[in-house]
Amino acid sequence: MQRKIRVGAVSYLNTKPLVYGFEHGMMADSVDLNIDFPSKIASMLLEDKIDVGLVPVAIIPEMKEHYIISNYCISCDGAVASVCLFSEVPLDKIEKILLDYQSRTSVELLKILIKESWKIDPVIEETTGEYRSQISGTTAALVIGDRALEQRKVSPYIYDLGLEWKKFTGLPFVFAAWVSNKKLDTDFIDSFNEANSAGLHKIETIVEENPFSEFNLIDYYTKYISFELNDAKEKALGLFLNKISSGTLLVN
Ligand SMILES: C=C(O[C@@H]1C=C(C(=O)O)C=C[C@H]1O)C(=O)O
Repeated sequence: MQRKIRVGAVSYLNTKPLVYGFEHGMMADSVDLNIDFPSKIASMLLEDKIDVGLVPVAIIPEMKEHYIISNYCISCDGAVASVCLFSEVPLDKIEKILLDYQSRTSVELLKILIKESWKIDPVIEETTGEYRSQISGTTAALVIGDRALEQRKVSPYIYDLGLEWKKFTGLPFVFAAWVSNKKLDTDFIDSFNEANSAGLHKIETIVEENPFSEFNLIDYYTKYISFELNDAKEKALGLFLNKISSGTLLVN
């Protein structure tokens, strides 16, 4: 028997529609599903601990070999709600920004916006564990995922990175895509896409199965997060990858 394909997916609520099929028995004989936060899934794909992952697109330039295997992704066209810079002061008063250790893509997106759009010059600091309690005074922080939906209730200034990118480029934005580090069989890919789409017709069930009081999940899945990888999103992805791999950030 062929071994199972090792699949990694993000543990946040935004991924639930895409993994619904797998979590409800689809491809159980051919897929071994691992769930973790995005930067962890990214390392797993880079270290070949998984064969395919819903990974932060920012790691694509680091991969020796990569294939975007699916028409589904985690993206937005305008505000995304769950990727934001949170602050107690407005942008021009921010002196330090803490990055989110769980993110790879949004960290790079934030750096682009800081340099090319907002033109501010804060100190940037990495984090490794809980850091949201340090958002105070002129110290702001990038927070992604479910924790960002919670933080919306706490911080007075919220800069939504999906919206800021749209204002800057006029384009949608792709945060994560299904990427494999080796060629996978087309039959597998077809079934994989089918399993991905299963949950997209089950949004109300998914919301019922995942009670969350901090944000309206129907709105989140239908007005903020978008799941289809279309031409405009591919164009946006190309522009983003070009910006992070061409060194423009260093030159400007
Ligand atoms: C929209 C989001 O996109 C996520 C952001 C990622 C990143 O910044 O590396 C990776 C995966 C996505 O799930 C979110 O989690 O809120």
